[in-house]
Amino acid sequence: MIILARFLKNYKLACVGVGVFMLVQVVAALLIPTLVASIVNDGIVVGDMDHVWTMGFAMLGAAAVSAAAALAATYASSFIATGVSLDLACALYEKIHRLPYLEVGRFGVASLITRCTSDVNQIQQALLIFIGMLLPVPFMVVVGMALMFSKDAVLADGIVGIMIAIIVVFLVLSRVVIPSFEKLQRQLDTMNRTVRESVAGVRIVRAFRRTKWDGLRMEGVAEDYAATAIKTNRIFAVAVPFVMLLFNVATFMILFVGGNQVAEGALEIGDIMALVEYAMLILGYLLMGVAMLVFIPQAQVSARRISEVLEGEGASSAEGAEEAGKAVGEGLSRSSGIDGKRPVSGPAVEFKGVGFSYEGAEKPVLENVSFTANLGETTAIVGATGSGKSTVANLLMGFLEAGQGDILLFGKPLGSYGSDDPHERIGFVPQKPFLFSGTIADNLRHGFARATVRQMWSALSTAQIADFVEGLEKGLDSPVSQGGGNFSGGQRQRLAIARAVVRQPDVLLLDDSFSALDATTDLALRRALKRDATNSAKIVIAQRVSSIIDAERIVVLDEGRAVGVGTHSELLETCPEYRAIVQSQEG
Ligand SMILES: Nc1ncnc2c1ncn2[C@@H]1O[C@H](COP(=O)(O)OP(=O)(O)OP(=O)(O)O)[C@@H](O)[C@H]1O
Repeated sequence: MIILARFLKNYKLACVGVGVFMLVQVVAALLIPTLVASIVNDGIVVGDMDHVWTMGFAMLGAAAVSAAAALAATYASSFIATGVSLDLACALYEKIHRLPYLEVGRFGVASLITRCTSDVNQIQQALLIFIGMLLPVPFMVVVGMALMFSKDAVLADGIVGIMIAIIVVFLVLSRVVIPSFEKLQRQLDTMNRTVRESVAGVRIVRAFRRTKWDGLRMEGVAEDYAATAIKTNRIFAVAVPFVMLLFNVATFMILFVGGNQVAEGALEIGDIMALVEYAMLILGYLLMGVAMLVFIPQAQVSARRISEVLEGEGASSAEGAEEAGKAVGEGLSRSSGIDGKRPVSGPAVEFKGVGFSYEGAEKPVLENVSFTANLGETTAIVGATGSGKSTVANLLMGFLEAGQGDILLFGKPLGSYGSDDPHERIGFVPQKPFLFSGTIADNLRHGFARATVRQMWSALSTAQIADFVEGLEKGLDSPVSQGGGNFSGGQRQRLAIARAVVRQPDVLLLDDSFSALDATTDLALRRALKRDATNSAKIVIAQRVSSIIDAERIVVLDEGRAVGVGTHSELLETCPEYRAIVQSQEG
């Protein structure tokens, strides 16, 4: 909940406004029964119609003031609740973009989505409840009880007793309900993950005729959620009538005890009416308040889940926003480089004795890996599946942090770049080429925000996909569906390559990006990259030797170790592991 205080700081004035409006609303609402008592006691009973009229108009005024104050308080509370939840959602969104690669895996995508949506929504609802229904309770109880005590101390004591009973009921209730709410939120995560998997893996499910299994799995998850929700609601089903009974006991007590006092002449008839109204207002507000109190722990759970992300590892949200804005707005360094000068030759990337282990893994994924990728050259990384090739790419991209050794980008350790984002100099094509929904042009602009149409066509041409895009009815404005699902694997790979090429990066990092291409396209693409990305250092991770045969330098990875570095012909002579790979692909 501390996290909320941080975000509420921006709404100080609105918070003060809400407090003032609430107080006015409560005082005006409590004035009405006082005026009613006066109408009855000093008007109707003694036949003074002038007093009845005067007090009647005063009642109207009090009702109008109470309504206006309630309206203003609701407006201000909605402003605060929606504002804070928007700020929270933005901060979460920015932070998720800065989260270390492994942290994203630790939270899980489904859980991060629930935290950005359902949890933020819980906070919004809780703020509305807190401001609208809990905040007026102390005002109402203090002012209302003062008025009650001024009329009849015995009856006021009785109402205090009923108030205590209501609070005790809800305190007991919350002990049972809070764990249920925590469970519900966890089950929502599971449901989210299951739906995601079901939808994403729909083709696999159909292909393996597992529709029934998938349906049963979904049903199981939904049933678990429903069972917890029903159990929670059952508790409320018992508690609410019990509290209503206490409510009616209060009315009975005032009418019975108050009636006797009227008969004895100790109380006036109008005072009974006022006392009943006060009691109903006080208990009504209290009931509403404590009933809503049980929803606050649910928000506490959500606040904790949000804090885990916001206060976890990674750059702060503000820093993140700044970085993200800079990268998108400025369209990346392109030909200027971080220092304003663009080198044309020499080492771009250096791995010096780099080692890395995934958390909990028995042995390191990379051990003492050293190689250099020069500008204007192609450096290839080959190796069997699982040999650590993508880990090299993830380390260079800063998604993972090396355990041992140094990774230098243009002579500077990656870690020392600070706010000079090293990503600005690298054009990355991931192993799974992810495209965003929008248009082809939108996706290319993810690579370089200010890319001109000519630059986009040029990048598409380098990536060997210009002819295909030209053939589409809307060309660059052709739609791309979520994840690029309306394109083939090879088309997605080439569009992802074009997105990286369009920024004319100093380092072009291609992680197994030719795997879905036929041999002719593979060759044409390699030639085009050599021609169009002349000055870049091209780092090509590949399984197929044919894709890297003409690289200036080939690094052979075997179980995380660089067992050979050289050209194709050199490695054929000196590196048995490389020879084995080549032979396996020839055969
Ligand atoms: N997030 C992770 N957590 C734990 N271990 C991982 C993780 N990612 C990869 N690994 C392990 O690290 C090793 C190297 O993985 P990596 O993806 O770098 O291999 P690769 O050479 O790129 O494989 P491929 O050619 O199949 O893509 C594998 O044994 C893999 O199981």
